[in-house]
Amino acid sequence: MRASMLRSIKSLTTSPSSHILRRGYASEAVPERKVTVLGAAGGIGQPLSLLMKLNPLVSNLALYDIANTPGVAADVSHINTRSEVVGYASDAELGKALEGADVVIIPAGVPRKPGMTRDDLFNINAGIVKGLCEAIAKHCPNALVNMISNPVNSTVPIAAEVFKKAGTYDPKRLFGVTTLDVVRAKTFYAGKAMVPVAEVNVPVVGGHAGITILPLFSQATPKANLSDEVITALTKRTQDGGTEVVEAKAGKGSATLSMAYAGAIFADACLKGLNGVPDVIECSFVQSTVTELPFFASRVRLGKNGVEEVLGLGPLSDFEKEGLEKLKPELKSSIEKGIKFAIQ
Ligand SMILES: NC(=O)C1=CN([C@@H]2O[C@H](COP(=O)(O)OP(=O)(O)OC[C@H]3O[C@@H](n4cnc5c(N)ncnc54)[C@H](O)[C@@H]3O)[C@@H](O)[C@H]2O)C=CC1
Ligand SMILES: O=C([O-])CC(=O)C(=O)O
Repeated sequence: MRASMLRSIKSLTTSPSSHILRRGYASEAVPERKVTVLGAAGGIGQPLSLLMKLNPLVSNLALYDIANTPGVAADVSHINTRSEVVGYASDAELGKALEGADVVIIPAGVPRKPGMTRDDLFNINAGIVKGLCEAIAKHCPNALVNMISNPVNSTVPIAAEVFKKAGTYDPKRLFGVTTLDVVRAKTFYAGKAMVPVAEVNVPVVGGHAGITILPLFSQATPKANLSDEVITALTKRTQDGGTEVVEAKAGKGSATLSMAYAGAIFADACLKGLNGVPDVIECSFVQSTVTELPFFASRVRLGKNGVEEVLGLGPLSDFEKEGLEKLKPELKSSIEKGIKFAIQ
């Protein structure tokens, strides 16, 4: 969580007059914002719900899952921060969970086990995401949708097709969450460049699976003089970051805690954009004309309507240019697979 967010949280929760601050904060400075988490009782959903409960920009937090929601909602609801928490536990309650949502975060679906690719999750997760997006189109068609469920390279195109079919598609409001790739690239770069990690910025473009994840270390700041070998190794580690965690968890799932952190950063950026904070920029997998592919992750400026501007790639090194051409066939086929599934 960023320092400013932590400072706000600290002032809300530890000041002796925190109730006064909270009232003033809610009514004067910050608009009401409802955030809904779909899959809230899962490995990502639980810590993500916690982090959203700590976010002072949230006034209503709706936690939906098909299993174990009441316990998670009761637990999170006792935290003395601004938002009201309500849990929704069954299909019949999904509409209420979504009604009035400004941001919907979707970490619903199965995670990988060792030996699987993200695409191996398609058969189960495509159907889950389709159903949830149909409900979003019906109950909160204007919400910003943060898609975490894998394979993101296909689930985002699925969501787009579902929204098109319902007549609610607005490309400015649909985001594949690739923030974890950026979080990893920053961490790994800081370790090699020997610079303070909090100061590091690295754009990560392309998609969210294997070689489709393309960190642009040539644009990393603070600048460092890293050898080609180190850049190659950093790129590979970023691309394989998810697999590194899947293998370490040895059958007990994939990244949950670092993903919850990344999801909270991205949702916070969406809320800031909605609230009119200027110059909010994050990488995300969105509808795009940056390349010939219909969806592509790059830096995106967030605003009151979601995507305000999809930023270009900037100057690439020869290594990155090569990586960009290599990733296109795989990313294209994952996008097409999603579209085909949704329109059948
Ligand atoms: N975009 C990214 O960078 C990342 C994406 N992921 C993906 O996030 C997804 C979730 O991962 P975990 O939380 O570890 O899995 P998990 O299995 O721990 O939790 C998933 C939750 O979704 C719920 N769920 C299933 N069907 C549902 C439905 N129709 N409606 C509402 N909830 C439903 C389950 O009950 C469960 O609580 C996976 O697809 C995983 O691959 C994971 C890490 C990073
Ligand atoms: O690797 C996985 O299956 C989960 C994921 O997307 C990540 O950790 O980046």
